[in-house]
Amino acid sequence: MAMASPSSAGLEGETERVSPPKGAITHVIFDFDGTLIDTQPFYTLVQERILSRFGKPYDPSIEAKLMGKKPTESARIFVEETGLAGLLTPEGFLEERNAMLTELFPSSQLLPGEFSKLPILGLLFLFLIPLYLHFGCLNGTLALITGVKRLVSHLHANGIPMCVATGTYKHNFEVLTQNHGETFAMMHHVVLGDDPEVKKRKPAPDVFLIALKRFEGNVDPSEVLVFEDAPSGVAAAKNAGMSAVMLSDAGPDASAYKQADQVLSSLLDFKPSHWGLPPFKDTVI
Ligand SMILES: O=P(O)(O)OC[C@H](O)CO
Ligand SMILES: [Mg+2]
Repeated sequence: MAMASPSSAGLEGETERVSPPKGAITHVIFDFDGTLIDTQPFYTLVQERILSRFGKPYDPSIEAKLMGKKPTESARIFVEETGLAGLLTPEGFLEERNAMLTELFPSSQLLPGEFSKLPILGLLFLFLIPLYLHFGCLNGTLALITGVKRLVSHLHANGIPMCVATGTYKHNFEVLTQNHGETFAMMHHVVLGDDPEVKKRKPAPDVFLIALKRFEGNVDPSEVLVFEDAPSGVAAAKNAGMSAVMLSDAGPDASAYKQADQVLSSLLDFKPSHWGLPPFKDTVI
């Protein structure tokens, strides 16, 4: 598929337009970390703290080297690359990092900053609500909640089965979602990184194919739309024969853009009707 560069976006925040697929999308699979919830700020904070304890500087370029790796492998790379070798073992680093993350994870927020608009909402209300009431110029209700919460609620209300397919392990998933029970209760199921059936991590298709199998009935991969933030996740979805929307504002490598069917800077730019899904009935302000 021909790719448009981010700078030639047709719509704001969208790097490529798609035509609705021939076979309608009937099921949706969400990646978790970086798509529904973002743990990267927590990892950055914790790793900065550990390094500063040893008087070492934090270089953000380390994060790309850790992406998609198993915890034990990423700990080994981190200790070696940051000069902690001899001061802290990979196991010691993991233990310290996990303890700090467990403290921070319950404060996770759904993406993309579901309440990011709140500071300006008051001002907008002053102008928009009287207009709305007077002219009835907006079709339907106003969406105060955006992003993940809006999309998941919308698909659930329209009977589109959804699930989560993630490399995140059970313990972390439970801590990260403990304050988002309502949203995750709308998922038909969740396939976790330490699920015994998942033999190979993304970019292998395993986690998506197992997620597919756990939906009711016989669902064809071509009927599934996957939301992913990582190049390896997009590759996994394509390897599973599914369509993939990549959520990325960080400009990852070009190969990831080539594989994704659509690249959006966030879920705020997602239009269900592009994929033959029921359109939103509310209007985001
Ligand atoms: O992006 P996810 O949901 O597959 O999660 C990846 C994990 O955070 C990394 O192990
Ligand atoms: Mg992810």
